[in-house]
Amino acid sequence: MDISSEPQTPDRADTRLGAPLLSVRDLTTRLAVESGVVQAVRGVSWDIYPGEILGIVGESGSGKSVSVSSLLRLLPSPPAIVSGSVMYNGQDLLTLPERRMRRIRGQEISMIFQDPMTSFNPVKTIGSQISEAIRVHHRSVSRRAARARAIELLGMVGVPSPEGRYKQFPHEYSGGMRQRAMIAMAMANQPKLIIADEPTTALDVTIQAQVLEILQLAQRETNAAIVLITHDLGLIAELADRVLVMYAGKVVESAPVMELFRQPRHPYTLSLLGSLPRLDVELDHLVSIPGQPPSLTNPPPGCAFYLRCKMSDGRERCWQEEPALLSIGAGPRSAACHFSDEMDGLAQSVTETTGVDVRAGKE
Ligand SMILES: Nc1ncnc2c1ncn2[C@@H]1O[C@H](COP(=O)(O)OP(=O)(O)OP(=O)(O)O)[C@@H](O)[C@H]1O
Repeated sequence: MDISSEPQTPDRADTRLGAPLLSVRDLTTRLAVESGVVQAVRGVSWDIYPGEILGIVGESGSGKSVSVSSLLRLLPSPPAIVSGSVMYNGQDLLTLPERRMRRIRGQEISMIFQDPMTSFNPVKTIGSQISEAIRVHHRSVSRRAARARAIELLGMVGVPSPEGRYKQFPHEYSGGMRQRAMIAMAMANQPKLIIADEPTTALDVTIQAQVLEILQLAQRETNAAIVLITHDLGLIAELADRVLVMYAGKVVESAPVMELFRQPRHPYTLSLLGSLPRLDVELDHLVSIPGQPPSLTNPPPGCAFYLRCKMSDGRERCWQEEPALLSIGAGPRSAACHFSDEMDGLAQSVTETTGVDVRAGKE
């Protein structure tokens, strides 16, 4: 069986939230490399609703960045081969002519990357790049009005003396200030969706908190939905409404944030929660999950987490049969584990061994 082509069940629609803003179905991305074909994203399905913050979490290499780059068609083809559908406003972004796609990127869907140094053009001033981003999508806006709006946006995200800073180049900004300017640019056209890929990873801890506040402000100002990609479960707990956990190119669990922290339903999520640093103990590193994710050039036939899973322990079904992402209970929750109903006791033991109360989610 070609496991990569097996469709996964999307989340059950949360009817309180109305129609989804964006619907990703069976998104699959293969990347041709010298050693073979990397199945970076293996049939992922999810929805995001207007104004919602959806966290996507998972270890390095789990397919978080490739999936959002695929849906925005930012990957060169070849080597990337993308299939599935990404419905937005009644149209499939994967088949839209490039000209129309360019209009959507930056105007309706904007991105914030980990390192804004690579997103800003180093030879143009920050201000002129924000003004340009406005004028590209709104030709009727005069240069003067775009400049005034750019200065207003820089002020809004907490760049001091925005008029003077408008004229500065990216290298004249500190990392935190550049990230603020990136958020200002992402807000410029009142997008419906902002995709933030590890927006604070490159920053030191105190600056991270400030940038997060700015991201929340951007969300309030624009009422945009946000896809927040991160390794950091603490960040997810603070900001997200709902979470997708990715492992080896697939979604293995999806849940409202409180429920995920209170009662994880996939052993991988539980391990991630167990590797949260304890707040009361000084740790100079994150405790990592023992073992490695499987090779994505040749993924295993059964559960991709099998070899690292404390629950699988010789169970044949785990290495023979790949678990589908299935709905759990009545709410908008799903998990891809044959034994997810055995998770209750394990969550308790993580609390006991790590001191991290995985049941104490955001209220
Ligand atoms: N340009 C590329 N060529 C070949 N393989 C790639 C390329 N980009 C990503 N990959 C592979 O695709 C898989 C998914 O990578 P991706 O960057 O999406 O992971 P991620 O979860 O975003 O990780 P990180 O948190 O480190 O950014 C990984 O196995 C990665 O090695």
